[in-house]
Amino acid sequence: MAEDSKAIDFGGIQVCVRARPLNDREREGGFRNCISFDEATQQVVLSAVDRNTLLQLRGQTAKGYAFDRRYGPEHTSDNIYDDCVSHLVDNLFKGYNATVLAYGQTGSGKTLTMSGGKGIFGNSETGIIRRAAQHILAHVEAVQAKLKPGESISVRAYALELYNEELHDLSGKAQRQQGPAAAAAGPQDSEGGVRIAERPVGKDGRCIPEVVGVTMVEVADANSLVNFFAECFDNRAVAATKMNDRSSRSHAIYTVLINRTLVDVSEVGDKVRTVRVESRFNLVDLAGSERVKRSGVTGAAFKEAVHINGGLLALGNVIVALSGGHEDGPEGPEGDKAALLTTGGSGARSAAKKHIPYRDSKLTRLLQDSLGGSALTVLISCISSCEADFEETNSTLKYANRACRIKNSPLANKQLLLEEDLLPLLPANATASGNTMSMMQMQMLLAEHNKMKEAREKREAEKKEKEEKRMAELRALREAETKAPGFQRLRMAQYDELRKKLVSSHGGKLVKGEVISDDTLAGFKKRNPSEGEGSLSDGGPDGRPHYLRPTSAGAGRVASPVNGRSNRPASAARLYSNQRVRGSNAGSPWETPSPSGRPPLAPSASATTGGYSSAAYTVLAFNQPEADADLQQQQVAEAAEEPELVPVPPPQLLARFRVNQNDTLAVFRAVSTEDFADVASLLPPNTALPAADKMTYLLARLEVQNYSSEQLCAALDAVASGAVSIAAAVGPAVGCLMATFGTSLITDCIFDFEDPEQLAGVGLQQRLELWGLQIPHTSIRPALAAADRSAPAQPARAASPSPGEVTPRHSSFSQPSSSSPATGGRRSSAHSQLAPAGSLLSQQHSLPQQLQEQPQPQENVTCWSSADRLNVSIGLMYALCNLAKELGAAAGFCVPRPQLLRRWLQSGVKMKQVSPPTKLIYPPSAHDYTYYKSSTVAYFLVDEVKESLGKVLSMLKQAS
Ligand SMILES: Nc1ncnc2c1ncn2[C@@H]1O[C@H](COP(=O)(O)OP(=O)(O)OP(=O)(O)O)[C@@H](O)[C@H]1O
Repeated sequence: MAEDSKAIDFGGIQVCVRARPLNDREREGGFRNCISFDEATQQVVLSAVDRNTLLQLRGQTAKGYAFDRRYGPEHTSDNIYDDCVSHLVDNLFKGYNATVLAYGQTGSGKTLTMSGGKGIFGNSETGIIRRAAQHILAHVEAVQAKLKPGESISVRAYALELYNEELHDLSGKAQRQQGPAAAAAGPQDSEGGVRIAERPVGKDGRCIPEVVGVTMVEVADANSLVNFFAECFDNRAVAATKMNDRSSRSHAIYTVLINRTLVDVSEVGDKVRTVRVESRFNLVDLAGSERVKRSGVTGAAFKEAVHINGGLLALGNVIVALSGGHEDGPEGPEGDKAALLTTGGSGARSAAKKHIPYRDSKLTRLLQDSLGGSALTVLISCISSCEADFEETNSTLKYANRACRIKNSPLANKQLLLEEDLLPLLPANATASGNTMSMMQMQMLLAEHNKMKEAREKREAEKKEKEEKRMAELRALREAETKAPGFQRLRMAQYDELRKKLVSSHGGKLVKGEVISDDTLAGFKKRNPSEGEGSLSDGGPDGRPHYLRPTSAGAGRVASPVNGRSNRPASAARLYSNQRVRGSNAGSPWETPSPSGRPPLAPSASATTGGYSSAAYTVLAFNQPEADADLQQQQVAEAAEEPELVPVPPPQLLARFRVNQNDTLAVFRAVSTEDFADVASLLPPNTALPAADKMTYLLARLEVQNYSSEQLCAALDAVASGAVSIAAAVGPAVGCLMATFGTSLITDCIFDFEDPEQLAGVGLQQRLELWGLQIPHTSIRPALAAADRSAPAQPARAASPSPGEVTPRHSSFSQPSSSSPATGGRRSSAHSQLAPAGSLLSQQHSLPQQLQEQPQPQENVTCWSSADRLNVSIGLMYALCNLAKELGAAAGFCVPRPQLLRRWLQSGVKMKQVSPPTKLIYPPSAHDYTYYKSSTVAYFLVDEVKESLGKVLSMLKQAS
């Protein structure tokens, strides 16, 4: 009981239970105790003592509710303060808002706990409010003793009550004029100017309800604060009822406001910062719920009870809504869910799913920031141990239990007031006498600054060293691969010649799936001994023959090998693609790409080549229909001695998955800031855009048309030339993910939030942002009966086209538009340059016949199962994390659809929510604005996600 070993979870509301002993009246009435604590399970146990209570527990003899902290008759408010409240005071001074909320049925001990007094056994207790006031002021004194020039701290307080759904100032002066008596006299006198207003907080203008028109007093010491609250306490509406001789008839809120100005030397940039830190501490003593039959109230007191119960009912509904009760309903039957915090039993309404009904009462509006908001909240649930209160106690425990599941997102209220350069400030201020800093103080600042600077420089040097080491390893790996047997370098001319020969040896066309014999390749090698360094017959690193096709063109423009036109700026997004041919694989749905480990990092555009000046794309196709053939990483060599060959990054196979027999994962990279043009249009002017080569699209395509390599090359030529979309060229995709690496967009543009603690030390360059992840509900099933007939039986959802047949080209991905779900509405520049597929296809004379076909009507639209969609999303995430790792990203952010986030979490993917408020800089006219505006921003550590996804994937593998 009252153990203190448990770490405080700042994310969740902390709930403790305090059980009061039986009072004299109850003991004399022969009532029994129905509450006990089970230390082993940390439960508060409610035991049935007779038939009636047995019925209330639906036949169970006892029911346990687990709580971190439980307090019995032997404990006092001091214990609760030390265990649960004192840490809140410490955090107030860091800018966090905090709330202590006591609730429970009438006569259960809320007022004793909060305000102190004499307990049933005659012992006096100091209430939490007095302890908090003393603690806060002691802290203030300590701060005052260390104030630097320019710093200040002030404490103000007010108290109010919510009586009959009207707000009243509890301070002496106001109360004399506006007390409950005045309120009872009629609505025209009510409230006395005290009302709730919305106050914008944080940088994003988020509003929280706040009380205005209340008398605030400035307090200088603990005594004046304690006295002020004591006076307010006396002004509170109380009355004797059958349940409590001094029953509070209103909800009371005692508030302390702390306002601090801090001068600090910032770690980065030789700056002196002046910061305002504000916090609010609410100490709430609610009126108790009561059954009017038992409390025996009539007249005005009856009206009070109705209002008290009404407010508590609204509070109960907020707790249920926040704790997700309507979705998973762990509390059993609906009747249980509707059990009231109030005990009237007349049906707590179900709150609508995503809607939190804060506005249903003034009480819930006042507590909005404390329940599901940004405050640190402690809920003290007061219960009676008496069997006569069994039903109320059960109800209170149920709600307390639910409240444990409420997650707040504590956020410090800090505002930068001034930022000055430290160094110019020093000499100027040093010479000036008077109000400015003393020489000694400035030296202290400077020393502090230098210390932090040193630490920063050390960190940066370590990071640099690590990065250099990593790059050296990658270079070595790359070199080793270049020297490996089978590595080939082909000039464009060589490639064309090889292709011609291969085609002619196959009667004019390459037959899909046909193995090109080693002899053919060897023959070519023999006739062209000077061509290439490696032996063509050696095959690739996988030991199999393969095509390797670097394309080249003049610097600055990319020529289409199909039509020779230079019709796309070199800066446009490049395409790398891996395709796996039909008839392969029996592996898991998702696999890591290469048995030899991760592929080497593609050379950075700027670091290695100064830009991919002429390489439009690389197509790598394995022309061997071998079962379970692993798709291999292929490296295109950088041929220094062959100037016309421009090195291209290797196509990166990021992950492999299988729903039907074909699979492909294509990766696009944007390579210059130009590629962010349409993203830039969404951002405020002068926003710094991410460095080149940082934006990546991953497209999962599960129904790639079964082209021959030649056809695929031609198709991708068409894509590179801007004639058709990738989807039109290679078939409908079923998944798409867009990510930006090492981006400043995360903090500067898209979201704005306090960095979560877990990300301390993860710099912007190590972050990735997941912009859009989309797995559509439906997929286009090839409308080819013949294919279905000839193909082996496939799951209905994933039939694949047969050779030479046409796959319909309309899909959610095949017609890129500003509302493309694939990119969350932000089109890539590659896409934005694409003309509608149908209109341009006919102009591509050299396109394979398949691409020249008119799109087929969407006859067979197949729904993906949600399990498939989840698998694809998990696979894409896994692929992304592999790539992210290669690019040095350590953490990522995303705005996943809530359902998807939930399912990821259920799958064991470790993601956390970013503390609100998040500011989304995204114009209201933009696609899905409302969705993004109200969405959860999640963050994750790449390693963690990789690890957890790895486990999920291996489970999928086993399952398959
Ligand atoms: N833990 C406890 N130990 C001893 N006495 C207690 C305890 N809790 C409450 N009491 C006594 O029970 C009585 C009712 O307590 P209190 O007024 O604090 O209840 P309450 O929940 O605030 O009721 P209401 O909602 O009606 O205002 C008081 O006489 C109080 O001293």
